[in-house]
Amino acid sequence: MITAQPDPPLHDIVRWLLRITRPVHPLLLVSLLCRIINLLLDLVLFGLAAGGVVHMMTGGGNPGMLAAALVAVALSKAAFYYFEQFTGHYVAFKALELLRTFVYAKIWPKAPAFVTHSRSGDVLTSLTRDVDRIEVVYAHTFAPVISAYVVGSLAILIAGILAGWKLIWVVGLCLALSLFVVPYIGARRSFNQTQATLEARRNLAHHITDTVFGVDEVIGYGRESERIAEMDQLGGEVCRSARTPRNLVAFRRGANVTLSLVATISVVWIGMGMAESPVVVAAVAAASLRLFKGPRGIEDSVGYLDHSLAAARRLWEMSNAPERVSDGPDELALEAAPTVSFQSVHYGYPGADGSALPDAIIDVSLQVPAGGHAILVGRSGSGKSTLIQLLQRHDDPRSGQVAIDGVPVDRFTLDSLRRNVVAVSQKNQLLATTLAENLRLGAPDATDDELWEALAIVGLADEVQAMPEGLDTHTGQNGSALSGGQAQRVCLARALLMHPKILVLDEFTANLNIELEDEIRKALAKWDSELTIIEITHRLRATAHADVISVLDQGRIVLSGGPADVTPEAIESLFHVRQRSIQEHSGTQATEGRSSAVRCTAARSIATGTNTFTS
Ligand SMILES: Nc1ncnc2c1ncn2[C@@H]1O[C@H](COP(=O)(O)OP(=O)(O)OP(=O)(O)O)[C@@H](O)[C@H]1O
Repeated sequence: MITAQPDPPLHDIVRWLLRITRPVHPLLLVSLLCRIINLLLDLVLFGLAAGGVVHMMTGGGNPGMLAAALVAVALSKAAFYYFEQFTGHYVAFKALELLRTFVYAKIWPKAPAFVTHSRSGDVLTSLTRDVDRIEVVYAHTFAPVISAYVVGSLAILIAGILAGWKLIWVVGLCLALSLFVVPYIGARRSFNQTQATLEARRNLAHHITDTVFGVDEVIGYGRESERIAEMDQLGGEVCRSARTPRNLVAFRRGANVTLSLVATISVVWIGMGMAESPVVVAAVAAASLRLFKGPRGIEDSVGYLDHSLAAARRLWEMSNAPERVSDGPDELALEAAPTVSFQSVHYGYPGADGSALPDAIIDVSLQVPAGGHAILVGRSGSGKSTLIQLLQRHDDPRSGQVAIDGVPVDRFTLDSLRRNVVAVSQKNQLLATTLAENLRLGAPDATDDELWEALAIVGLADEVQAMPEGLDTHTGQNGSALSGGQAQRVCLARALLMHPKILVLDEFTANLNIELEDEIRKALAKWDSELTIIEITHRLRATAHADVISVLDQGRIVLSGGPADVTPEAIESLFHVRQRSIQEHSGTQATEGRSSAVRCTAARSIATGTNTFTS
């Protein structure tokens, strides 16, 4: 059984991040060095300006020399600032690329199961916002924090040596408090609250994503006010949980400003008491005011860091979520239509905590002959789509085997398997681009003639020809510029262009009228004899076209056979009997034997020797 790894401690997550972004570290150091020089020049500039002005006011100095010195320092500072910003942003964007590529690469093999079992808002948020938050560490945290400590220590050391420790001891003390105490006040509380804020934001993002995707339903069922009220409530939770970290940020900012003022005033006070030269006092006072820019950078970064570490943990969880399926050793290369078989398959979906839910597929055995057309029918929730997902290896069965030409599907690489087993369902998405580009999604090299051929098979060629822009017609957001039936047929044509050897049709006729459905079936039958088709349908008349029909109920195959035996009437009568038996069962325990006998009799009367019936 696949189990999730336990969450590692924070330092392991940081080490994991550093490994991913290692290529940008040398440039990050260059950026840091430029920032340190820039900040030191900043202190020199302010000290020089204040000292120089006081020097001139007291009758000394040369204004021209002072101006030249200030311009030289300012230009050097600007140059280092430019290099710091350039390298810093390059590092940040490169880190963004590395992180996104890494996380996508980790998630890719887990799709589509991972996306199906996650909330869409989660995946979107983690892939975009969480990665952005980590990028902020590279852009706005690392260099400001390190440089604040380095520049602060260097400045105090140099000022102590040059101006005397007596003059700057209070500055040193205030700076030490600013660097080593203030940023860490309430840090743990702030970190925990930030995690709660991110969780609340995640719920909000999930709610908004659901509302946007389900906007028709929300409006159709008149649920706008409820959805807005729920969104307000979730927004309120975000605000409430974000309050503590914000208050702490405000407190730290206030503490730093106070400390910087105390430090500056102390220089003037002590300097005057010591009868120190006004030039030195002015220079040191101005420089010490600027010195507190560093701690302010740390204070901002601590806020970012909370978000970044919480985001890093979520990305770690996403990247390290267990892979439900992995590549097999062989490429699936089919020359002709294959057989497809399910042998005693049992399957249960994973629950939210990783444990298996009750079985959705129970002891299913089914043989689809090479080039055959199998039809799966059954009530909603009976397990039809789940069987198809096992064939495409969204997940593996708990027991039993799914095989193509007798070879278990887990022997094949996922790419080759999914290239050969192509599904068309009601849920297929059209991209917001032209018809031609949508059609070429799986077959980028298909010629226009091939596109028209596929469109003809699905009965769409005439309609597209009548469109003013033909193949260049824009399909709109998720096919909104097409009718439901047209969109469905574009999806079918797109699948045909991939020349699959196994075609899965999941309710592909749901939006089509009966005449059109018949035409497409005929064209499809003529199109490629080297094709095995598995179709899910609720339209029982479709069974007339099939080689094998299997009826599913509550995860089991309850009836299977050819069209002569498994007729629409037989299926309806079977469901009628089963429905009655369920009602009888819930009415009295004593009738159970009789109802199951009735079910078996009814089923056997319509089943041939090859049929299976599991009660
Ligand atoms: N991602 C999932 N997680 C948990 N349970 C699921 C998931 N998808 C389907 N199920 C459950 O598995 C069972 C079979 O679902 P499945 O989608 O295969 O039915 P179906 O016959 O294809 O239904 P329909 O005709 O409505 O598409 C149902 O009980 C359903 O609730």
